[in-house]
Amino acid sequence: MASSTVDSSVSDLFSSAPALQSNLEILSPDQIELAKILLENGQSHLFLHWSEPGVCDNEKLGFFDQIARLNSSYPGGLAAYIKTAKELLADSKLGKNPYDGFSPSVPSGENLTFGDENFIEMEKRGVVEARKAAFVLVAGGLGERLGYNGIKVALPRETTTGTCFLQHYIESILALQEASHKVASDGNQTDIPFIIMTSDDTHSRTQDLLELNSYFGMKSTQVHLLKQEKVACLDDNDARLALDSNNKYKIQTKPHGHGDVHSLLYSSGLLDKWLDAGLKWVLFFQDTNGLLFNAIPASLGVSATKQYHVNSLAVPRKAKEAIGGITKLTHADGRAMVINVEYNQLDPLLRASGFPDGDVNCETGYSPFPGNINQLILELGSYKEELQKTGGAIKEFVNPKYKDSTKTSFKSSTRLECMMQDYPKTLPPTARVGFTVMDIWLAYAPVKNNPEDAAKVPKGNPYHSATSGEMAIYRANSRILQKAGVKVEEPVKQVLNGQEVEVWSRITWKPKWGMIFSDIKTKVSGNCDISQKSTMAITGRNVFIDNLSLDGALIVDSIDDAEVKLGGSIKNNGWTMETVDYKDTSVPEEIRIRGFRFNKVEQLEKKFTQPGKFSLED
Ligand SMILES: O=c1ccn([C@@H]2O[C@H](COP(=O)(O)OP(=O)(O)O[C@H]3OC[C@@H](O)[C@H](O)[C@H]3O)[C@@H](O)[C@H]2O)c(=O)[nH]1
Ligand SMILES: [Mg+2]
Repeated sequence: MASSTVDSSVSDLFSSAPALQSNLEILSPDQIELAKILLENGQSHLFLHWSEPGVCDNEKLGFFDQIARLNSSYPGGLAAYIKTAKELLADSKLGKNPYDGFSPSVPSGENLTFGDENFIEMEKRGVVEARKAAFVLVAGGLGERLGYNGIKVALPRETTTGTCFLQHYIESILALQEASHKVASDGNQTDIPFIIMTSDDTHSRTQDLLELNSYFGMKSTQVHLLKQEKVACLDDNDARLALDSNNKYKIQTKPHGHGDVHSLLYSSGLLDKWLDAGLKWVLFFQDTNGLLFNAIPASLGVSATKQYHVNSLAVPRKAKEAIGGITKLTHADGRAMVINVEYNQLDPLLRASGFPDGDVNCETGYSPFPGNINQLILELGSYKEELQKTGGAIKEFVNPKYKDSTKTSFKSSTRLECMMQDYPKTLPPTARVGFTVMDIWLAYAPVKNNPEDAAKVPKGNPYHSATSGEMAIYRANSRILQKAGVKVEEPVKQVLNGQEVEVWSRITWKPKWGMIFSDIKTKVSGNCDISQKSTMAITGRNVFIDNLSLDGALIVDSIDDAEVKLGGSIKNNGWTMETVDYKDTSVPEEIRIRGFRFNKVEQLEKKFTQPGKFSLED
């Protein structure tokens, strides 16, 4: 009896899609189950164009392969995806404010000032904690705003040494690992795990970059790639899945956002392994912030001292800058949370809740809301506990572009998205959620905008371009050395690719030379000065700047067992900067997007390959 009821309802179901019904014989039982899920969730249109059995059968099987992937890679499967999509699309059509009932206010957090006593303390504490950390880089994004043809982590962080972002990140993690073991009391040598979330757009190129470069010195077993899947696109408010216009046996897909990192980590089983190994912190970061590791040790120190479950790193934010605002949201019913409000939502939220001017600067010249740089430090135990409840699912949103004010059809298909910084939204009120604000010059210089768009950024707002990203490295290093007592000459202003930037001395060093300020200070002594037109690249570890006067280019490499003193007066014609136009396709893309290249006229280049004590005269 029971089975015949099921059978008749199943055949009712399939009779709503006759073209599918006539093809059932070519499908496996699993595929028929998937077909049922689709039909039960209003997707019969997917089969309208199906041909009779025997025609395009491989394409039909391919269709179900894709459906199986879409179903298994989403928490709760396609049924859950479609259900949530219908709800969010209905809310969006009604113009429902996702922050309804909440009023925004400016939260208070930790403020760190580079180089003061507290900062130095926090950095030291952070180094101690680092051996209990795992790092997670989200690098599945295409970087559409930048428009670069390669993967973003392969771009040079700066072109003095040409070190790419990924190499710099790995060398920073290794330097932290080493520094942390040095201060560890138990003598345990653990490797800091490094996870990279990729997508179909970035996976193989990320893997190739690592393999071609022997993982930039990291053990290959220390690195894990987790690939995120795209999600199905939606054609209308009924959440009908969108077919590819070139292939009616294929669903259109788009990225689901960096929020996928949580469900991927959860299902990878890594969290349990890390807990067993005694780890305590998970640090998330994005693909192109060349200054990030200046901020890591101190903010990890803050997390440990304040026992934060969640610590978001922030910098002062300019109104309308494309970075989210950290906001305190208090609900009429008394609930409150401190959370990122994404840059496209902050202005409407403020206008709707008693701030008629919306997203504007206050008397400080900055938005009163700190800017989220999307570097999150999560405490592993509470993180794991939370993910056990949610499966790693993150609150999603939908952002359809409607054809007209009736909001009945879309200009192009849309999809659900999620962001990693929305993780705290499901946390209980007892969770310790905080944030740490640092100077922009020290902590944040992403490369997100192409030259043309960067040149159009409102005056005074950061460009977030390849040009500003590289200039920020020189500025930060120059300022750090200034703080350590070196007279680094003030910068000159220059317009590159239509953007006015400060050009400081081109100073770079490897992370192992100096990870935290107290280390850097031990590397600098006497009266030192560096002129604005100078270049200094230090790739060795035990290199000491002592009574050095530099006006030109100085490049120093050394093995760890060589102790090298950089002193005396060094003057040469140095490396000059030549402007390059971003439209000049005779120049490689990674250079022309910066608007300049170096002409290596003259330099003092020294390599120390033997153990011992040396100076520049050796
Ligand atoms: O599907 C995706 C999308 C993006 N990403 C990664 O997520 C990171 C951030 O992506 P984007 O650069 O597009 O992010 P956005 O610039 O739009 O905003 C992000 O950074 C700035 C913060 O202030 C914002 O709050 C944050 O959402 C990148 O590392 C990107 O590779 C994924 O890994 N998968
Ligand atoms: Mg984006």
